[in-house]
This record gives sequence, structure tokens and C-alpha cells, in this order.
Amino acid sequence: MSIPDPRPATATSTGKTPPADTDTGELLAVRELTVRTRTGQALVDGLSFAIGPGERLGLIGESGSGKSLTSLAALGLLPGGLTAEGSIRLAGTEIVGAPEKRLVKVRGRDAAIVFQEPLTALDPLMRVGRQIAGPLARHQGLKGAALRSAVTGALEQVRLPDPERIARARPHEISGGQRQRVALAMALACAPRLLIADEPTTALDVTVQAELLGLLDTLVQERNMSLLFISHDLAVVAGIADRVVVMKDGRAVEEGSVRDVVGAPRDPYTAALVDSARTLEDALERRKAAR
Ligand SMILES: Nc1ncnc2c1ncn2[C@@H]1O[C@H](COP(=O)(O)OP(=O)(O)OP(=O)(O)O)[C@@H](O)[C@H]1O
Repeated sequence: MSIPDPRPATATSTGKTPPADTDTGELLAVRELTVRTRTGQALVDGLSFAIGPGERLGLIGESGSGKSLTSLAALGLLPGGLTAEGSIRLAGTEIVGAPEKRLVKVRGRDAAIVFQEPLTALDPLMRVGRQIAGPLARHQGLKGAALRSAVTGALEQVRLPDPERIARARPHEISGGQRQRVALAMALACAPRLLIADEPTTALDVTVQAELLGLLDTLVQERNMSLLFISHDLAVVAGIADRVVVMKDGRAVEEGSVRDVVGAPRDPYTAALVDSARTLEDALERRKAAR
């Protein structure tokens, strides 16, 4: 593991970016988000951040700090028994308190999510091709040969070799890395403006993890998407995000450019994260040198 050079401060995607929320210029604006249990315990507590068109934000923090609940709340997908307060505006739509009918329109089109475990999004019994065909048919109105060719195209876009074979396979018949690419293809099928990636590489081995991160980076750039990237791993976030929000116990303890946060952390918790990433990096360097 190594902490990659933080992307330059100007490294947001260039080119034509789609319009954002006309009021604020932000694609996703989270304001004072609090997620509570039935008993009133705050699991996310007064969290605020924003993502502009084409911008990449990393959300980092230890296990249980509230990262996943934040990403689920952004699409109105909180599990039963948990409620959100505050405001989440996604491309101009208020998500907190929105009826399911409005949320269905937003999901996939304005933002889509890729989870740590691809089987969360995939039906284990259905062939991969049929699963990708669903959103393509709904979104683009395709049928027959045109739909089949769009499915193959979607699998090619996530750089899957032999897409016809993958399309015929069921999820358990392909590798974990291939499954995550299929989940990514499904998330991209409706050309979302924001991709939320919740620990998308954590379950993969290191080589496959690096390949998938490279692919994600390329796709986000090619499509001028915004990215909310969630991870407990500072090195991974530093390699893909422009800005970072550090979470602890449901709150943001620090926010800034990756360069500033890694280079000069202000909060003791962030400093400890940076230190532990560096200590591991140094240990690996020493081992390399000793060989
Ligand atoms: N449905 C639920 N009911 C009650 N508590 C929950 C529920 N879902 C999550 N929590 C709790 O909320 C806190 C935040 O969970 P969350 O999954 O957002 O953390 P996280 O930062 O994503 O951690 P991880 O990296 O382990 O996924 C944790 O303490 C978790 O146990």
C-alpha cells in the first residue's frame, strides 16, 4: 500500500459538464443530515457537504462512522427503522421526506450506487445479461437485437472480456472482480450524473482492486460524472478523490482537498489516519529495500 500523490487541485474532469441544481450550482448538497434510530440515537449527526458537477469527493472514516448510512440516505434508501432529518438535495430534488414515486425517478438517472458486495445489486439466479437489460430497456426503450447489442456494449464499457459469455452467465459463475464490473455496468446503464461508490473494491484482492479503481477513474472522467467515493482506506481515497470529508462517530471532523488533508491534517483523528497509512507505507518500503 502507498499513499498516492494527491490529484492536483485542478484535476476535476474537464469538458462539458451537465447543469447542477440551479439554485446552488451543486449536484449533491447535504445539509445538517442526521440519521436516527427509533430510540432517537443519532448514527449520522449534523453532517454537511456538497459535490459539484464533475467533482470527486471521498468520504473516509473507520467502520461504523456512518459512511454507508450517508450514501444510502442520499438515494432515500435508508433501512427500515432509521429516519433522516436535515436536507439532501440531489440535482434539485429534495430527497429527505420525498415520496417513493419521486425517489424512483431520481435513482439511476441522477445518481446510482455501487456497493462493496456486488451481490447486493445482483439477482443470484438471473443471467447477467438480463439484469443489465432491465435498466437499459427502461431507460432507453430498447428491445430485441438493439437491446442485446446494448447489453454487450455495456459489458464492453466496463472492460469485461468475452461479454457474450458473461451475459449468459449467472453471477456465481463469474469472478468477484467481474461481478463488481457487472454491478458497475448496471449502475452506469442510466447514465447517472453522480456515481456513489461505497467501498467498491474492499472485497477484492489487491491486484483486482487496483484494476477496478483504474477503471472507475477512467469511466468517471470519460462520462463527466461526479463521484462520491466511500472508503476506510486513505490511500485509496487519495488516489481517486479531489476532496475528502473525514467522518468519526457520525460527524465530519475535517474536510478539505486531498492535498491539504493528507499534507497537513488539522484534526487529531485525521492525523492518526495519515500516520498509520504512512507507517505501513514506510514498513513496506523498508522490507523492499532489505530484499
Ligand atoms: N439498520 C440499522 N439499525 C441500527 N443501527 C444501524 C443500522 N445500520 C447501521 N447502523 C449503525 O450505524 C452506524 C453507522 O453505520 P454505517 O454502516 O453507516 O458505518 P460505516 O462507516 O459505513 O461502516 P463500515 O465501513 O463498517 O460499513 C454503525 O454503528 C452501525 O452499527
